[in-house]
Amino acid sequence: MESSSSQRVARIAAHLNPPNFELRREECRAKGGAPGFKVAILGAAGGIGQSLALLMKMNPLVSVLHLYDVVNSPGVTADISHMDTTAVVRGFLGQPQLEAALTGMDLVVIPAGVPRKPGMTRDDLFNINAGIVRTLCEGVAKCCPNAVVNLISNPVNSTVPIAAEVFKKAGTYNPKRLLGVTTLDVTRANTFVGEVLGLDPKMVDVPVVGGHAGVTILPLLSQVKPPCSFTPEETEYLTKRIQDGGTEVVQAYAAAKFADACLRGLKGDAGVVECAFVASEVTELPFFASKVRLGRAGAEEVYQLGPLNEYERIGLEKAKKELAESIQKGTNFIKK
Ligand SMILES: NC(=O)c1ccc[n+]([C@@H]2O[C@H](COP(=O)([O-])OP(=O)(O)OC[C@H]3O[C@@H](n4cnc5c(N)ncnc54)[C@H](O)[C@@H]3O)[C@@H](O)[C@H]2O)c1
Ligand SMILES: O=C(O)C[C@H](O)C(=O)O
Repeated sequence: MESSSSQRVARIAAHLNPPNFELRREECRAKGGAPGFKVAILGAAGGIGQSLALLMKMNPLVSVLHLYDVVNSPGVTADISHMDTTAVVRGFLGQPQLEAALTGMDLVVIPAGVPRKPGMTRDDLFNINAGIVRTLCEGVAKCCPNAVVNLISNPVNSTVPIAAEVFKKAGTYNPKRLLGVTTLDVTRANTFVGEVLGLDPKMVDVPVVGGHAGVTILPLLSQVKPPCSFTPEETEYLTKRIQDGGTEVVQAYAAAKFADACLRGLKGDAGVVECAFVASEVTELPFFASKVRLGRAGAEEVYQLGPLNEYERIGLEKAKKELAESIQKGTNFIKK
């Protein structure tokens, strides 16, 4: 029995006090309560970072969410932390707090860096974003070398090779745990193909292979599920629209979808398959986007492309030419 209303208020206040709340959560975890995964977002105060933080806070597989940025992360952290879902949110501001942000993380999602302005290609971002990705990946190598890394910062075709070289230098490189995020190409492809076919995009599965820029984005329309066929005009329209989708709109939903797939893989769920830009032997290039099976080790299996039609074979040659240069540019940035 409560002896007075003030005691009752004090008891409720103690429960709502954030440090106590966190303590109870840690105790719960120690007692074997649902542990979840620890996820860091680097660049969490940006356009992608903020929406991604919101979506990850809603993900029941996440128990701890670290939000790091060089600006504004305290405000974003306060905002996200008031959501009534279970993940504990902590904010980190600026380089001196990078190591604390990364220590103990299972998954590190990186949307840090500058975005395109109208008229720019993703490669135009290289000069600024290459250095940002290098610094952040040096932190990952030092503080959470076993984490799965989802690299979103553009140009993905070069930032993934940069990250690989940083990890090689540090002696921590595990190709299964470094994935460039190309999910947005797939969600766009499913949506646009769904429109043409008059189907719910959720029912549509379009493999998109190659890379994440212009002609390196290669939708395999001959392999769409459910099986269907397109006229040459439809093929041309859909391919171009999927390749140019980034000039129409940029969104975090796809990044959250991919991060969720990685967490389901880490948890041990079977049959988690997504397209991603990974170390690959599917072509002669060292990195290539194709369907991968995500598991406890990260990208556990990289699938072959399957049969391509003539249009796709020509597209593949164009994609490989540009991709080879972008990969080399990223590799040289660290090796030189
Ligand atoms: N792969 C994809 O599908 C995909 C999708 C969308 C955006 N992107 C890319 O993601 C990046 C971010 O896009 P945005 O629209 O969120 O840009 P934005 O400018 O809104 O946000 C970028 C954030 O990164 C932060 N940042 C800059 N330097 C940093 C550093 N050294 N450490 C940590 N944080 C740092 C900025 O402070 C900012 O908050 C761009 O490069 C963009 O091209 C990729
Ligand atoms: O296109 C961009 O610049 C951002 C992102 O890569 C996208 O595909 O939307």
